[in-house]
Amino acid sequence: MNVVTVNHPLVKHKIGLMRRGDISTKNFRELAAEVGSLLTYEATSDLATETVTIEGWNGPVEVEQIQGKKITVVPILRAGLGMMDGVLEHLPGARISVVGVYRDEETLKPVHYFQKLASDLQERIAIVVDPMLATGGSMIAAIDLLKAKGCKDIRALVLVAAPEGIKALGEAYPDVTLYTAAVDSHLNENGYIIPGLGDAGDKIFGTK
Ligand SMILES: O=P(O)(O)OC[C@H]1O[C@H](OP(=O)(O)OP(=O)(O)O)[C@H](O)[C@@H]1O
Ligand SMILES: O=c1cc[nH]c(=O)[nH]1
Ligand SMILES: [Mg+2]
Repeated sequence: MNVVTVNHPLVKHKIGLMRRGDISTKNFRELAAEVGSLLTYEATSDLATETVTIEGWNGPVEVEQIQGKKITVVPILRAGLGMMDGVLEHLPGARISVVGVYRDEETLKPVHYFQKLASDLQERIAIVVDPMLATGGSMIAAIDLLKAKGCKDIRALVLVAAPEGIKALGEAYPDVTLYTAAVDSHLNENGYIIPGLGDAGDKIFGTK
């Protein structure tokens, strides 16, 4: 699997801010969207463009536009919603495919509870967003659904990835590209990423 760690100074700085133990809900939420925006910039850097002629201020002019534009953004509920505003800044017309998956606290296995997917997934690029790739189970469960609908170009965007999750996702779906702001050390005995961000869903939604 292709793993792109986005090492831009803005990304590193913002992830550093997110690691503060005393961060407020407001700041965590804002930063999740901002890093989501920066990851999207990177994850769309290979989109094909085509040259078209438009009517400019001084007559016809050749400009480039993105070819096709068939994209679906796939937030994994809940925490993936926290990155959505940033992702949609760059892809305002993208279709949204919502997938609900939570991780069982005891078994750490993903539990799928909701899906509402865009049409024509076999023709769309899917950008799956979730702040945390821990064991990888939730991301794999979401991609299982997209693959079952024939989706061929899948990009996963996460804020923090654990080596364990990268390995699992790469074994399940070697053709997926993972964009992450950080690759952390390991998972603890409760399946939390160390040093990580803590429980991203709770921090974004202000729950505990
Ligand atoms: O890689 P995994 O081991 O599957 O863990 C990562 C998942 O855990 C978190 O969701 P959580 O289950 O806390 O649900 P929430 O977003 O509703 O809080 C996170 O947002 C990922 O979806
Ligand atoms: O570290 C982790 C692991 C799973 N889910 C989270 O929100 N954080
Ligand atoms: Mg959570």
